[in-house]
Amino acid sequence: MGPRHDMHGKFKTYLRDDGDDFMNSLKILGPHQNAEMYRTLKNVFGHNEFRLRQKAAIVAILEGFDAFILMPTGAGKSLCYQLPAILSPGITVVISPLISLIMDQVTKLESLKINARALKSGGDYNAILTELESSNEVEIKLLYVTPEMVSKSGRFLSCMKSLHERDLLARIVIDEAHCISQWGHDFRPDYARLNVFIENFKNPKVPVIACTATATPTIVTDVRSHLGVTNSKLFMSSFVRDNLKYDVVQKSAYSLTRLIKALKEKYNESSGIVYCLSQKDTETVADSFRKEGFSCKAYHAGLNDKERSAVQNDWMEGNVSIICATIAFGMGIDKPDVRFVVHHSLPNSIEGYYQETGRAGRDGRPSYCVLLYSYQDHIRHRSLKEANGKFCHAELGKQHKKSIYEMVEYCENVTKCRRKILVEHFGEIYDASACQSSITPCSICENIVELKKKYQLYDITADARIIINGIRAINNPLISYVAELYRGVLTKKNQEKANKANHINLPFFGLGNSLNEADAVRLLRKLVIDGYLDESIVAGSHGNHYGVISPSQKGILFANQDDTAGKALFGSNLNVQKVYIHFSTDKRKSSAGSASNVQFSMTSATKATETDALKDKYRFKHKDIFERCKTKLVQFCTASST
Ligand SMILES: Nc1ncnc2c1ncn2[C@@H]1O[C@H](COP(=O)(O)OP(=O)(O)OP(=O)(O)O)[C@@H](O)[C@H]1O
Repeated sequence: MGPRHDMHGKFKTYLRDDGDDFMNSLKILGPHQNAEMYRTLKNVFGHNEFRLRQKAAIVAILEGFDAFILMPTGAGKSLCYQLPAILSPGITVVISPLISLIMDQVTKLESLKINARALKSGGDYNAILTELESSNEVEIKLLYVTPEMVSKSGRFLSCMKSLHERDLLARIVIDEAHCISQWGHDFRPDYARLNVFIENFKNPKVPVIACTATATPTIVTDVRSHLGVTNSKLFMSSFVRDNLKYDVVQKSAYSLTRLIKALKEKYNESSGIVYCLSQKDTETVADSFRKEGFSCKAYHAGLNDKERSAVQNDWMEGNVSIICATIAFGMGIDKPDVRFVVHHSLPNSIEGYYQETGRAGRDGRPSYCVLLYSYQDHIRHRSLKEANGKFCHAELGKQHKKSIYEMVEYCENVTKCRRKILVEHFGEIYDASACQSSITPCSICENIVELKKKYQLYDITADARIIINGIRAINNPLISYVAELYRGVLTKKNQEKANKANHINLPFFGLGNSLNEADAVRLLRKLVIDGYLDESIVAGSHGNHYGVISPSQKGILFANQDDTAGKALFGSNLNVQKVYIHFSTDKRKSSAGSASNVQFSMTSATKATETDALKDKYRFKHKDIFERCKTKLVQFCTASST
């Protein structure tokens, strides 16, 4: 296949990738340094060629620029700062989040005969700092340190200042730089203090290199501005992980057992990671895997350091094939042959999910990423965070909620390529046909022909309005109760309640009588995800939590918009946002009891095309661009007709 000429693979964000400016290494570095760069790649690191964007990043770093390296897990970010560290005079300080991660890196570098050290309390801490302070011939090329050490150790800071004064501090690298941003999924307070540390090295300026595998454009901007490197050169490589198959399975009483049996059949002794929400879950899920004959251990914060590293080592060395862990596990894990990553519970953001699934298939071989989904899991997440009032300001709380609902939307989706959703979250444009024709299509693309037959898109705006207005008359209802009212099909208990409260006379009662339960529930969840309904978390009497819905400000405005004038003029009003949803076209029991094709006897839902929905989405999401295009088109049409 020849090169593509469309937008596939490009980044649609306001961020600019600077890679192309630094690809001509011979011209920029000159023949001597260019040859030295390639020699080091081969002779020291043992690689024959650079991976995409590695060379450009290295050239920019060698040229003394600040750099931001945004590449997916396993893409080879470390080389981007390690190779320049070897070729530059002085020492490169690398701030990395975990001692275990640091030790892995140092061991690897030592095996390549590179002089790298880890600065940790005890051990040779004093000896290393004394050596750096006293000698003008610094032999250590890379010094790894945790952010806690940076913010707490006065001795470390004075040593760094001394190196700086003697022109021996080559660069400061911040690994996992997304931890700086409060908007990210992995914010760490010690990371947020790194800007104070960096302030010390502004005159002359020491270049700063930020590396991460998971940052949305907002987070990149936030990290750059926090570190004072807004003009750092940006190097992004594709977020597409071709060899990973993404799947979502509805969680039910038997889904875990079924999944374990399927994994056993397909992967048997292969390595896998199972992410769980709580320590207790890691233990019970590990038990379930063991019952099916897998060797499996739990990993969580309840184990002491020694126990945790023993579990990790057993898994790394293949003595144990599966590790059931909380999300605390995995940062910096470089195990190439992880064949599957299971999420036993909903991750709390797309970034987190992308990073965790990214630990599968680092060797490039096909690997499986499956998420056991239950809508209720997002209530667990929200109740854990919100009940403790963990957010220092309201905006962060909102961001957390938004991230969870993005994840819920990913799982509720029934027709859109999963890989496309993940990749486009990071601003990269992706054509789903690439997933459909790949050897590991996602579970949507794999079944796209059947799904296109199974689901039809509807414009459900009119019903949505009636529902939203109707809910105002109900005190804190559950989604399931409103869905029953909408279908006009009530359980015995709810029938009594609805009769008593006169909910059977609400205008939306029975409007959705031709829908099945799943579609009606999905519609209400969509109204929550899209922000027309608010869902509040309420504590039940047995320590459980559940969500109750009410119209949001946005919902009330939407429900009461008057579009009659627009309709009379144009057939539809361009300024009124619409609600679209896919309903299944399966034959089902109608409320009258006979099987029938989906027929909207009462609702005013109308069939829509994907183009309608897309046009509408962009009309509201990028209003300015849409208006400009419309004006240009009208001008063009007017000009060509005169
Ligand atoms: N140019 C290259 N050619 C071949 N292998 C490479 C190249 N660059 C890096 N690698 C290998 O790729 C693997 C992943 O590299 P690295 O650990 O730097 O990834 P990373 O982007 O830092 O991932 P993470 O986000 O998980 O930390 C390593 O085993 C490394 O040796």
